[in-house]
Amino acid sequence: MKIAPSILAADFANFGAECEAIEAQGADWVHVDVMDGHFVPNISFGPTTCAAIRPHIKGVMDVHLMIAPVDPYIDAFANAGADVITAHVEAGPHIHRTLQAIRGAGAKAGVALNPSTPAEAVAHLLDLTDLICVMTVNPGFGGQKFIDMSDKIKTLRSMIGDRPVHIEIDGGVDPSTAPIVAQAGADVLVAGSAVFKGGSVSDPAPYGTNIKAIREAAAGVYA
Ligand SMILES: O=C(CO)[C@@H](O)[C@H](O)COP(=O)(O)O
Ligand SMILES: [Fe+2]
Repeated sequence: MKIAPSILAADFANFGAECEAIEAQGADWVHVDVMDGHFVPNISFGPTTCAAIRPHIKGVMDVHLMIAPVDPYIDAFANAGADVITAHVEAGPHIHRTLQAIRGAGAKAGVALNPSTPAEAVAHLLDLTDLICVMTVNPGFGGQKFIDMSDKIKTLRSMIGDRPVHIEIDGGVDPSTAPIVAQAGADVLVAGSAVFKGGSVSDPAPYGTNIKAIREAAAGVYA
């Protein structure tokens, strides 16, 4: 199970140090939420910020684009060093083209599904995608309540078959919800508030404790 802390819950004045701290505390990937105030009702940051934090991330930079349109910005995020670029299926009429363009730019291609979007929306995209992000909140904000998407996750896992496609869960993941999505077939867990709570750059140990708690809960180990 990969744990991908979302820096939306980090100290925005200290992104570089926050990325280094979560990796040192056991994060597998760093999840970067890009919001445009149009596709979602919130604005976070863009490719310039991604490029600035890239040297502070040793592992995978997982960029979740909550923007519309997506296509004009793919090269900018790839050039900023994104390893995974995820676009929402709801963000435009040509997600097939978008996924081709992401791979064409040299990144892994992810496709995200809002809670109201059925698994079948990606049925014709399975060979074009490296990751399916199942939103367990309506995108736009951290710290929201988990919406159970277990049936969708199970359907996707069966649709994927033996293809090398990750199922990532995003929104409201904590030690109480991680077992639900792990059981259903997820293999990447994004967590913002549940990772960053109680810690800081000057006191990063709680990040490690929080990551471990999510990982152990997902593995069915209850302390
Ligand atoms: O993409 C999003 C929200 O739109 C997420 O990545 C959140 O940032 C996760 O935050 P928590 O729900 O874990 O606090
Ligand atoms: Fe996200």
